[in-house]
Amino acid sequence: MTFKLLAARLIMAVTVPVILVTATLYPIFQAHLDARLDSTISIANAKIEAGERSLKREVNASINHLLATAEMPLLKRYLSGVGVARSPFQEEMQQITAAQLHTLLDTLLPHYVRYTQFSLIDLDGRELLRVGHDPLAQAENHVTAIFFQEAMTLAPRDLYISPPRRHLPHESGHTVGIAVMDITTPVFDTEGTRKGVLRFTLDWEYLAADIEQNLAMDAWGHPFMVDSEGSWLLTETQGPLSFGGSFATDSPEVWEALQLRHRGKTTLSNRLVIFSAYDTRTYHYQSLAGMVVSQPGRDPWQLGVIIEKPSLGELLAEDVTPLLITLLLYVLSITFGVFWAISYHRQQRLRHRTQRLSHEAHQYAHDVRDLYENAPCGYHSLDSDGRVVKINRTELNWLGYSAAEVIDKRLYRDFITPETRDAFDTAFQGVLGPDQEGSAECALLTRSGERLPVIIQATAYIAAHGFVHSRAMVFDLSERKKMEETLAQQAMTDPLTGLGNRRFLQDQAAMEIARARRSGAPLGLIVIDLDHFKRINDEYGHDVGDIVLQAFARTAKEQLREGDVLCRMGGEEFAVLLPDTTQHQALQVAERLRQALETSPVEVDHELNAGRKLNYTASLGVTLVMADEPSLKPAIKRADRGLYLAKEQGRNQVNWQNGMAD
Ligand SMILES: Nc1nc2c(ncn2[C@@H]2O[C@H](COP(=O)(O)OP(=O)(O)OP(=O)(O)O)[C@@H](O)[C@H]2O)c(=O)[nH]1
Repeated sequence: MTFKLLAARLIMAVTVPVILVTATLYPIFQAHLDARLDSTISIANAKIEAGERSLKREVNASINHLLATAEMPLLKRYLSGVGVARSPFQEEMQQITAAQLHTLLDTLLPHYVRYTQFSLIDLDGRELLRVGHDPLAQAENHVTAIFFQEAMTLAPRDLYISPPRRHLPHESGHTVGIAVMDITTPVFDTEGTRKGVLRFTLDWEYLAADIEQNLAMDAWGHPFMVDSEGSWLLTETQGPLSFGGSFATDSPEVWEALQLRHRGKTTLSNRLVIFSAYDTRTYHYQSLAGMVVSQPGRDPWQLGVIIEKPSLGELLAEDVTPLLITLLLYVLSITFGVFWAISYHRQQRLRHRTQRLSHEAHQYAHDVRDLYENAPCGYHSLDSDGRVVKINRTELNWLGYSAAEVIDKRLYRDFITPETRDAFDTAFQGVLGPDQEGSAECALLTRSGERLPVIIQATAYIAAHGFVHSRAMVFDLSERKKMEETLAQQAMTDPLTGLGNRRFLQDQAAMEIARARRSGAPLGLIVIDLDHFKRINDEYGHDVGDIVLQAFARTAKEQLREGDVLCRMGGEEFAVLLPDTTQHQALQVAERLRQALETSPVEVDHELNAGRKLNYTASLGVTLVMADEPSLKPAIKRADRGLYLAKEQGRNQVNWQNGMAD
């Protein structure tokens, strides 16, 4: 359980800092990435613009050359001789002019790398003149060519620009075909008569080289240039497309994006396409050109670059410092988290342990309090005045008071019965004195008026400044007293008959004698002895003898008053104390007893006595206890003498003995 908790906290300690650090750093890196992207876009736009400018500049210069050439008097003079009947002289002059023109153009060509060919075409599409890198090429008829047909409809200074095209290798065996584009303008003779078309063929790869160089942005930039039909216009050799290939098929998603706008940028998953339209027809050239036309459906071109969006990895790879700082932050935050988790876990364990100990301490305190409050003995503490400052529930229950009624309100000695109060006071003085302890056996007076015998054992609680209070244990003695009483009772009772024994008789006699002395009332005494009891034992057995003795006790009690004291003196001899009884009355009681015994045979289960009861009798000596006699002894002596005489005289009779006679 504890390990699981620690593991959960550790996971949290790692996860939370990682989330926090990531949440903090992510916007920073994102902003950094956005800035990098913005700067990349700016650079790309600048490069696209530079590419456009470069292309425009080159084409522009070529147009100016074309128009200037078309305006050359030498050319016009040459054209004036074309298509007209000439004299031999004029023919010679025409050939000289043609040679001069050819020489001029031939001289011009090597100075401008971008040109591959100059050609002058007559109204029938035949080449009048051609200067170029492929001098062996045979003259062509261009009457069906678009550039020828378009140029033939143009006014002076208007011009036609063809889309770049692959210049096919000539049959002569030149196998290298290069990409070229044509710019053409109509030409007129000195009279202003249309005489044909002047065409400059430009090396497209030379024109586009700048674009490729400008847009190849390190490793992540991929330049492109396509016409409005999706034809690839670049001559790169590394890419999947060669000049004239279908970009629309090769990169359909980029092509689709290019269809929507002429300028701007589009995001394709992790790539960014930045592009701009280039329209040869609508550019305002710094030239004297009039209208510019081109092949229908091929303009505008799209010039742009595809770049990989910068990634966080690239960014961090460029500069490891942020990466190191980030890692440091993660390590620090995770370390802090783990440290927190472990210390928190320890704290929790400590807290649980403290709570458990506190709980145990509370439980212990509760147990101690419970033991104090509900102990089988009373506990109390008294201040030096004897006032109750503390008392347990057991003792309060004995007394019948509540704590509120007793504590700080009552003196403990008020709960002690007056008879035992001295003993308590003495013991309490002992606690306050040098012995610092005391004990007393006293009785508590309860609220309901009952007396509760107790023994109080107390000691003093002494602090540095002296006596604080007493500490007393109070034991209930009522059970013990009852037990003592029972034992005392048993000590004075004859177990066979349940009558008091000789000791009991002496105790009772002392009281009755004292009372008789106080009251002056006569006190009678009868001593009874069963007749021939030995014979009963002998004949019927000891058990029957016991039964007879018990029957005697019952019969005798029936004949006596409540205050009379019947005791067994021993063996088959009994005595009766008769308080407040005169001689006459005593003799009457004795006689009544004798008769009752004589007429109360005992039912015994014995073979000798089958179906019959056992008769028995007793002899009785009677006397009065004299007022001046200190004990019962003399009276018993007299009664015994009377008994002896009764036996002597035949038994089953009463004999009176007068005390005065002694
Ligand atoms: N069964 C029984 N017999 C007892 C008990 N105590 C004394 N005895 C008997 O009582 C008899 C007393 O006999 P004796 O003193 O000779 O007197 P007696 O036989 O009564 O003769 P008299 O007194 O002269 O009439 C003895 O045999 C005792 O053993 C007792 O608790 N139970």
